[in-house]
Amino acid sequence: MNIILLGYGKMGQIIERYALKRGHQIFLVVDEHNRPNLTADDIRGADVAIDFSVPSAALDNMNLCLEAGVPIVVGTTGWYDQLEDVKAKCLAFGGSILYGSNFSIGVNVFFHINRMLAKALQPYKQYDVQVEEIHHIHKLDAPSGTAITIAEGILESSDVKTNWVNTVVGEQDEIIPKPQELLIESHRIEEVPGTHTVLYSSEVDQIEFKHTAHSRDGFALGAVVAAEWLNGKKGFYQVTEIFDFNK
Ligand SMILES: NC(=O)C1=CN([C@@H]2O[C@H](COP(=O)(O)OP(=O)(O)OC[C@H]3O[C@@H](n4cnc5c(N)ncnc54)[C@H](OP(=O)(O)O)[C@@H]3O)[C@@H](O)[C@H]2O)C=CC1
Ligand SMILES: O=C(O)C1=N[C@H](C(=O)O)C[C@H](O)C1
Repeated sequence: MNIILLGYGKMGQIIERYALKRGHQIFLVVDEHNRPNLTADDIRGADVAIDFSVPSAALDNMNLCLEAGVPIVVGTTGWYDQLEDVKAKCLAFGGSILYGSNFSIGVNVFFHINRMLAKALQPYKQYDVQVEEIHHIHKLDAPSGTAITIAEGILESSDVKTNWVNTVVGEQDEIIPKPQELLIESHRIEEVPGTHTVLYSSEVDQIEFKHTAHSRDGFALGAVVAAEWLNGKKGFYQVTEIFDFNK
């Protein structure tokens, strides 16, 4: 496939490596510098775009790809409050968008088990639940997209928690969540690639369910596999749809 890389930072560069390894070509690399002059004509003819840019650019990048008829895989997080609008636009245009807060196999298995765990513990009100995420200090959004997906998986089967709230430790006053609020605690530490933990605590014990990324390679390979999966499809998809264990 001919691939456009929208964003050529930490992720874009690793994605390039995996794309070439899997026999694809890089059609165009876009970063903050050449993005302002980019038009739909410049990207027509590519098979797919892969966006790992910045939250403020993701929407414009998706719009450009819809206009040009280029399918797009979106790994960028921090725009999910616009999800329904983007979905409607994608379907109206007859375009192809696949998005995901996390493309690694490990985290997608984690999402699956997280929902099962939440269901299993639902009758046992003595457990309170909390989500923690740790990322590098350069991260622009909080909470992480992955933590939001985890929180949504818990909220699906909880009849106690109604919504999530977020606190970034060290950056703001500590939040004491109300009983119906699911706390997502964010930590920004050095160069941590991404660690997510779900904690269920009762008076007598604690269950910890944790995923630690050792590098960004799992995210990058997953994004290329997602682009291969999207090839030839029309519609609005989530990365979860790629995995058989979700069927
Ligand atoms: N879904 C997943 O599995 C994962 C998602 N992510 C998400 O991916 C995103 C990128 O992460 P990361 O690579 O670490 O970030 P970086 O900051 O390392 O890279 C961001 C890149 O985007 C470029 N950029 C800025 N503005 C634009 C624009 N308007 N159009 C295109 N590119 C632009 C920057 O250009 P310049 O260098 O010129 O400023 C830079 O190359 C984040 O939102 C992160 O949360 C990260 C890992 C995994
Ligand atoms: O910004 C990052 O680095 C990451 N972002 C994604 C997120 O917001 O969940 C995925 C991964 O945890 C790394």
